[in-house]
Amino acid sequence: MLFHVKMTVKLPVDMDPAKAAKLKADEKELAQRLQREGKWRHLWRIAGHYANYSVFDLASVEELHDTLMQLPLFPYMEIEVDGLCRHPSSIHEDDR
Ligand SMILES: O=C(O)C[C@H]1C=CC(=O)O1
Repeated sequence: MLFHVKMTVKLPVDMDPAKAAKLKADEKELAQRLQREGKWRHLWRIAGHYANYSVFDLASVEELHDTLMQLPLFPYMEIEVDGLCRHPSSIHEDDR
C-alpha cells in the first residue's frame, strides 16, 4: 500500500541544540534504513519549509502508524496522511 505523507517539523525554539542534533542524526539514520529497505520510497523537502513530502510503501495502515511513531522526530511533527491507489489513466504499471 502506498501512502503520501506530509511531515512538518516543529522543534521547540528553546530545545538544547545538542538534543536537536541527536534527534536529527537518529532520524536520518532510520530514514535512510527505511529507504534502503524500499519502505520509504520518496523523500522530498518542501522548499522554504522544515517539512517534507514522502511516499511510503507498506503492508498496512498499522505498519504506517508504527513506522511513523518510531521516528525520533515524531513527537515534534505534524503529520498528514493520504492513502494512494492506482489512477485509471496512469501509464506506469509499477504504480501501486
Ligand atoms: O527533515 C525532515 O523533513 C524530517 C525528517 C524526515 C526525514 C529526516 O531525515 O528528517
